[in-house]
Amino acid sequence: MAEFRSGFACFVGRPNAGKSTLTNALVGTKIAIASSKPQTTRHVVRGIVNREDAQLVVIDTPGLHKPRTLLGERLNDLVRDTWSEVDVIGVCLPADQRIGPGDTFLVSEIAKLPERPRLVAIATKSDLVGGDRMAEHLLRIQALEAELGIEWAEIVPVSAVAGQQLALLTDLLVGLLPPGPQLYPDGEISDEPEEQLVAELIREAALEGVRDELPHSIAVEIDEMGLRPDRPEDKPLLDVYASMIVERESQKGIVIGRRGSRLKEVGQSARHQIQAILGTPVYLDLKVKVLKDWQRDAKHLNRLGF
Ligand SMILES: Nc1nc2c(ncn2[C@@H]2O[C@H](COP(=O)(O)OP(=O)(O)OP(=O)(O)O)[C@@H](O)[C@H]2O)c(=O)[nH]1
Repeated sequence: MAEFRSGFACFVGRPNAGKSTLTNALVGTKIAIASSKPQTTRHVVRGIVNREDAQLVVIDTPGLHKPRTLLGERLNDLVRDTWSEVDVIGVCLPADQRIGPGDTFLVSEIAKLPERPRLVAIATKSDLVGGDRMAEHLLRIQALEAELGIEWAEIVPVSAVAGQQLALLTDLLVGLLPPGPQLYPDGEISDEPEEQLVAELIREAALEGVRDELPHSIAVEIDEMGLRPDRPEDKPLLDVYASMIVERESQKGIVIGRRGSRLKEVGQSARHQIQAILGTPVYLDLKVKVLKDWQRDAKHLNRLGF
């Protein structure tokens, strides 16, 4: 029998490259969230592929941005730390788009890591293009090796939407993991949601539509979260009390909107996202707080977990 393998992977790529859809297709949408984390990582687990011969843990990374504040710098450091800790990085390069500066920037940043994980180039959205275009795309991907001084362990076209080559991709990723035991024993995986993930989903919803006005100025803090006691087992309800934190009074108005209209929209959208990912109905209580210039203040950043 083949040796059991285990390890971490993350998917990177420009916005809209298909990372989330691919992750969901590989691990399923209802994610198993580990109640205890292995020592090896302090990052957010997005999902786990459990097989007889392997356990592949997919983790989340935020995108890399041009840093304008201390927060921006810390986020980028966090991304690089995450990249260095995983065994495999799947670089998503959508087949319906030309490889552009955004893609080469990302790959060249990965190339700079002192301890580089194995790299897999994933030509996503293969269902959107014909054979000729795909061939051209794959050649272009291969040319990045010489251009950027990297080596692809594999180059593979997939479609998460049409379900093409997903099993192959999982096999290839598993093949690049080191031999090792299950990182998350079955019994230790619970449905107890992680505050960090929920906070991130609320932040995403809050930024929807106001990215230009408040690019990085919103943080989210979970004040309290837990399954409501005394609910029947088949009707769980997750209570989430959260605060959105902005830097200035003037931003508070933007986030709350006319007569609270925006706050309501954000709450609804976040609630749907959390429900979709955790598979549990959610009661969400959202407040807005001003924490003056929090992005420039190390104490505030630490408190918010950056
Ligand atoms: N046709 C097709 N569309 C896809 C495929 N994968 C993703 N998409 C679509 O592409 C869009 C972006 O997909 P996401 O999975 O959200 O991309 P992402 O990389 O996570 O995007 P960000 O969160 O912005 O970084 C969505 O509209 C998806 O439905 C695919 O295999 N085929």
